[in-house]
Amino acid sequence: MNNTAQLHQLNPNAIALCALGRWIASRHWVPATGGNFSIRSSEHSALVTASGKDKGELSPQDLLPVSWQGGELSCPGKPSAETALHAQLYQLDGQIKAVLHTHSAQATVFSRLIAEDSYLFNGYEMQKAISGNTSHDCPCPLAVFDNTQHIPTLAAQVRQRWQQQPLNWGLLVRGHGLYVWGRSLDEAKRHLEGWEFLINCELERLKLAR
Ligand SMILES: CSCCC(=O)C(=O)COP(=O)(O)O
Ligand SMILES: [Zn+2]
Repeated sequence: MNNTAQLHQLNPNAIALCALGRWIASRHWVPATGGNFSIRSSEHSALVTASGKDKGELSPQDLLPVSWQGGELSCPGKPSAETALHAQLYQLDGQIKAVLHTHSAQATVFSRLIAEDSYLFNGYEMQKAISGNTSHDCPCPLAVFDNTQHIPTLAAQVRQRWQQQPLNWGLLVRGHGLYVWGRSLDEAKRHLEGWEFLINCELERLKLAR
């Protein structure tokens, strides 16, 4: 192992993200190599999961350094196919420290039931798990975007929507999955668990209300 790889092995952020990947996989939210994660390393760079890896079996070498200075993405290896969306989120808010993308069955199914470009959760105490949402009584919006195989297009749509109103710590890609972010890895994890819980509840409610 060379010096850079050794340093990487000891990076506490990389170790923490790999451990979080195991926890996320234990919830069945990243089946069949789906999903990707990143953690910011500087204003213009992040460690991003390598493409095609089982996100429940990551080791620190599977986190690749990606930088986006000058608008161009650069990375020595093959980072996630969805890296451009991670980089876009980091550029939209300098406070974002971590981005998590999952493919849970419930988020994927729920996203296909929503024709609108946003869904308003209301009445759930768990809305308070999403930062800035202080009551079950205030609508808690989750943005929904159409899926595309061209991630720079999706990233541009997210940027456009964000410029009208910053998104609420998460977004759904229709038929694809959930993205969440946070100002720390712990906050991103809380947002992930919170949004997955809210989606699960609403999916059950919609089923029972039919
Ligand atoms: C089998 S998952 C299809 C690709 C995808 O949506 C995903 O999240 C994983 O892609 P990556 O390149 O990050 O492994
Ligand atoms: Zn995906």
